[in-house]
Amino acid sequence: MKLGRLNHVGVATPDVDAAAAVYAELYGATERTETKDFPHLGVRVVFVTLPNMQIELIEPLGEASPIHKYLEKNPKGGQHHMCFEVEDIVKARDAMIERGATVLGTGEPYIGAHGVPVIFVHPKDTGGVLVELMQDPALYQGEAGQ
Ligand SMILES: CC[C@H](C(=O)O)C(=O)SCCNC(=O)CCNC(=O)[C@H](O)C(C)(C)COP(=O)(O)OP(=O)(O)OC[C@H]1O[C@@H](n2cnc3c(N)ncnc32)[C@H](O)[C@@H]1OP(=O)(O)O
Ligand SMILES: [Co+2]
Repeated sequence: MKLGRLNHVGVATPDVDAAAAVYAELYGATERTETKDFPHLGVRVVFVTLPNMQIELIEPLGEASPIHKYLEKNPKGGQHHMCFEVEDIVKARDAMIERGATVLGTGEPYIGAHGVPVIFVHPKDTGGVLVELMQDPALYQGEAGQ
């Protein structure tokens, strides 16, 4: 398993629409998605689309959200994770475990905001960076994950 394309950088924020306005007004990054809630993941998301990747702005939905805990420590928000595409998410998960990394949650890939399966690798394994691995959408057959 090796990393593919950088898909997005996750940025935690208390308000996704206010954060999207900053990227538009300060940096001219005006192309964005509608605000969308993912209650089962505990997040509200806006994607700001750039030529080579996206910025995933993430706001907590509820106190059980991983973003809620992050904002308790970093109230103004901050860079939260990097997400890389992989050719096969199940093989990538197995490789992470084989290589001694901690795959978060149940370890089973689940459907993320792009409609393809994802896993997360604990930040302690990557020098303090939370890493999301995402099934390459172009190669997704629809049978992995939940
Ligand atoms: C809509 C889905 C979307 C997508 O792209 O499809 C998303 O990306 S949603 C993103 C939100 N979801 C997740 O983050 C899921 C995975 N995250 C987790 O399981 C937890 O947040 C976890 C395990 C990273 C942290 O949870 P924990 O309860 O252990 O929190 P602590 O505050 O106790 O942290 C322990 C330890 O880790 C450091 N930490 C926490 N978050 C991060 C981070 N984002 N980046 C780097 N480091 C992080 C924290 O500072 C603690 O360090 P320590 O040295 O032990 O004090
Ligand atoms: Co993400």
